Amino acid sequence: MGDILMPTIRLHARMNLLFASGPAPLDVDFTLKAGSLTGLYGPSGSGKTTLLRILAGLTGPETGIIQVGDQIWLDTSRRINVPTQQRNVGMVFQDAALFPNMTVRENVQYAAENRRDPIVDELLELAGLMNLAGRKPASLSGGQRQRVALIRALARRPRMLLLDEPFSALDVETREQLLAELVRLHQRFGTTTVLVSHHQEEIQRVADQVIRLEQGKAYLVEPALSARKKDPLSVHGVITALRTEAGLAQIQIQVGNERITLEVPLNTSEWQPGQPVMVSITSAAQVRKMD
Ligand SMILES: Nc1ncnc2c1ncn2[C@@H]1O[C@H](COP(=O)(O)OP(=O)(O)OP(=O)(O)O)[C@@H](O)[C@H]1O
Repeated sequence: MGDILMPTIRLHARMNLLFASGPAPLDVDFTLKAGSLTGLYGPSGSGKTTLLRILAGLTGPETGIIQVGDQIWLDTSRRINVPTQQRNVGMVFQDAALFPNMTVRENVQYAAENRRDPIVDELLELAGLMNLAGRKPASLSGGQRQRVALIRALARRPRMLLLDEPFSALDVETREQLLAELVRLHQRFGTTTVLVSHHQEEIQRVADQVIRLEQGKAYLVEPALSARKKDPLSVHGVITALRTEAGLAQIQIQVGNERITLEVPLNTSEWQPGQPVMVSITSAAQVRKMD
């Protein structure tokens, strides 16, 4: 498929909101790097959904600028407000909202620019949905429905992908699988993505950039990946699998959006999957990337 060059997105917005504690402005100013995955977390009612709605053009702030590459989507001082349909933004919410009368394939085709676009097959394949392509949404599990929603959002090759707690209604295991799939899809298409989640740890693991929103104010948080940038020999990670082979423990860890297997002399009984770790890579460790 033809890849499109992702633009850097700059957002500055100010909007008066009625928070649980009273009126206060949502006041944010940040940049989404081209092709990055930005994680957004914060307490309930801190303005996360409102922020996504502003980016999508579904809510208009009192003042603001949204610049996407060389396009201006919003500039309140010049009365520019590009409508949602023309922004080409992919969105996924907690509830997949698929077309119930269409099959999985038809749902994805409907979103693509044309039915025969090869991206449809590629996405169905990548998300492991080829064998469910002829099924209707009602016969799918919650996780499968969210997978369809995710690839449907990508089928139009959006300039930006906005994910509002897309996996929060799923059980932990399914959520982990879908997060890994999201990372894979993000690596394949490089769509500039914002992922909202209540799970800070999840966000830290997969995002290139992390923003914490509190009562309408955005704070840039050091993502796990930045540890690697500062010191290439030490990385934060989370153990995702453990096994012992030929006297060496194999630890699979998730670092940023990469899964890495380390072979280290280690007593595996002291460690558990899900455990956050700091790994210092010395000459004794072999490191290889997983597919
Ligand atoms: N158009 C609006 N005008 C005034 N206040 C609003 C408007 N839209 C939302 N709010 C208020 O702004 C606050 C933030 O809402 P928002 O839905 O963005 O939070 P959130 O962080 O996504 O919450 P949650 O995690 O519970 O989904 C809430 O108190 C909400 O009532």
